[in-house]
Amino acid sequence: MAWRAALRSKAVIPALLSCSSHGRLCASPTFITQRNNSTSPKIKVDYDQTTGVAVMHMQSPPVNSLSLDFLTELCISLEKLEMDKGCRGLIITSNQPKVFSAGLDILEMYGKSPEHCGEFWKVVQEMWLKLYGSNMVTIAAINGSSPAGGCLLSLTCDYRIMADNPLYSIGLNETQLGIVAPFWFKETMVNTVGHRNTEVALQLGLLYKPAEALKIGLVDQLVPEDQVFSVATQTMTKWLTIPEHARQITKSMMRNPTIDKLRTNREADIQNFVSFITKESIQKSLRMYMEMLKQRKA
Ligand SMILES: CCCCC/C=C\CCCC/C=C/C(=O)SCCNC(=O)CCNC(=O)[C@H](O)C(C)(C)COP(=O)(O)OP(=O)(O)OC[C@H]1O[C@@H](n2cnc3c(N)ncnc32)[C@H](O)[C@@H]1OP(=O)(O)O
Repeated sequence: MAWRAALRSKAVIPALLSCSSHGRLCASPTFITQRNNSTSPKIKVDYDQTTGVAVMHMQSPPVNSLSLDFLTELCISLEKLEMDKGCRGLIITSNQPKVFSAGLDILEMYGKSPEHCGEFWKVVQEMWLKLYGSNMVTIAAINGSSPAGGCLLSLTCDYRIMADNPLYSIGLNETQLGIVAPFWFKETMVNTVGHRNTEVALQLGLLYKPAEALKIGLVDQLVPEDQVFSVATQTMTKWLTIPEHARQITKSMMRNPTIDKLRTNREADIQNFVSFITKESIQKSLRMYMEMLKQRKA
């Protein structure tokens, strides 16, 4: 398809892909294997025109990590759906077993140039701006673990349904990697679970089991694993009965103060991210975290 070719050539959404120079170079990776950049789609969108509901299946093995290519594809799909006035609802789910999304792709932040980090952060911002500000009803059908950026992705949605499986966890665990959730991650969480829950969760980098996540309101509903998608579909039908305009204005009223704060500070936020993430000490923390992930597997 034409848009996929454009995606590969990075000719689409130029605003996403341009970035100013930031001066410093990150340390080179010494041990991490770069995965092949697959050209197969990382997201499959099924859009049912009769119901006006689209389903976005994340299908980027092994763990749906949010890489630059993944996020660019996500943004393009979102833009297309948002522009289609017949599309009123979006369900986001995973086609990968046991994982909704492992969050931001650490390999996009480790051993990369400041220019690359800036380009990456811009598309992370874009994904958040598009989803948190979407006119569609958005539902996260969380059928696996969802740490950090994966949790953020689900927090941008209007409603979260999670598989009731104690093997799964969800939360903003950034501090455990030695990094800091930026203000708009933090505010999205505050807007969902309140100030005190967010403060504890973020300082400790807590990952919650589904039952705990439900208790603090990080997810809205737990259901047996095999019912996550059907319950999401039923919930969507209910949400779509509310008069569209009234619901959309209400959503904007709730979310715009946070959205506007990022919109007006995008470049500063990118500079902030780049100077933080390229620090030697932060690069070291990321390396140790990746090593820990590999050791845990061995
Ligand atoms: C002061 C102002 C500050 C301003 C801003 C500054 C800072 C920046 C903030 C950045 C915000 C960052 C957000 C993030 O999202 S960071 C990513 C955090 N993610 C995680 O911690 C999740 C790590 N992964 C896991 O816990 C597990 O992989 C799992 C998702 C629970 C799945 O477990 P399992 O099924 O057992 O899979 P494996 O652990 O074996 O993983 C398979 C392979 O995938 C690799 N992997 C996993 N996660 C990631 C990731 N996020 N990015 C890249 N790669 C990942 C893993 O290493 C395995 O690779 P291998 O097969 O090559 O060994």
